[in-house]
Amino acid sequence: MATPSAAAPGWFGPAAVLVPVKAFADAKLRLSAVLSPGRRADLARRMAEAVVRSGRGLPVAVVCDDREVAAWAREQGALVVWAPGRGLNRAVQQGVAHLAGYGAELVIVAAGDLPLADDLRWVADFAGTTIVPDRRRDGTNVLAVPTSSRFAFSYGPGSFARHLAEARRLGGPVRVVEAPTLGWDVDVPGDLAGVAGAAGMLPPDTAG
Ligand SMILES: Nc1nc2c(ncn2[C@@H]2O[C@H](COP(=O)(O)OP(=O)(O)OP(=O)(O)O)[C@@H](O)[C@H]2O)c(=O)[nH]1
Ligand SMILES: C[C@H](OP(=O)(O)O)C(=O)O
Repeated sequence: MATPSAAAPGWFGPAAVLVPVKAFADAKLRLSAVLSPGRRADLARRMAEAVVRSGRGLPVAVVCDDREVAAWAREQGALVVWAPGRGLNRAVQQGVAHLAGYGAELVIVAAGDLPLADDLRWVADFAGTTIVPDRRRDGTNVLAVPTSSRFAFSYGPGSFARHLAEARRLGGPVRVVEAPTLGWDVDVPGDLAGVAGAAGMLPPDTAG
């Protein structure tokens, strides 16, 4: 078990959720053709709220490099890990190290763009690596890693295959779980169909 290197909040436990969230105004640029900047930022924030909510019952941290996101995360009751200008992989690596310092033995990394995200607690019931790929089995929507494993994150197109290979290389139990809810991320306009199933996620007059 990791030795806490900083004062952990009293409610901290052996498993924690980490949600990487970039500045809302810079998020989901691939939706720019169908959403105005304001609506795109609003959608990014609402999806991230759904993901933070899905972690309830576990400690939840948001790793970010934007003051607005940090303030929003605190409002949601999440811890903030500040990882300035480092890109997604290094931000996640830093977030996991930070939570390990608090004593977390398992960190559940959940992307912030999962509008249908539901209860994540089941992920913590497995002492090994859990991967929930996106529904195309291309990207990685949820990735739970034991903090002792020093997992090398490799987000980006095709990350599911790389993360599975990394988990196998490190050894230990590995499971891949395909979940219709957690498997639905929103990257391109066609993915907005999944948002329709999430109440209040987009205003009714929004194109797409
Ligand atoms: N902290 C942090 N989070 C990031 C960074 N890049 C992406 N994220 C978050 O990681 C999750 C998955 O990111 P993507 O699916 O690539 O989403 P995106 O970058 O908003 O999408 P595009 O702008 O369309 O490329 C989302 O919750 C993002 O907010 C980063 O550099 N730092
Ligand atoms: C970050 C990336 O997300 P995508 O943009 O492929 O959904 C991934 O899942 O590795």
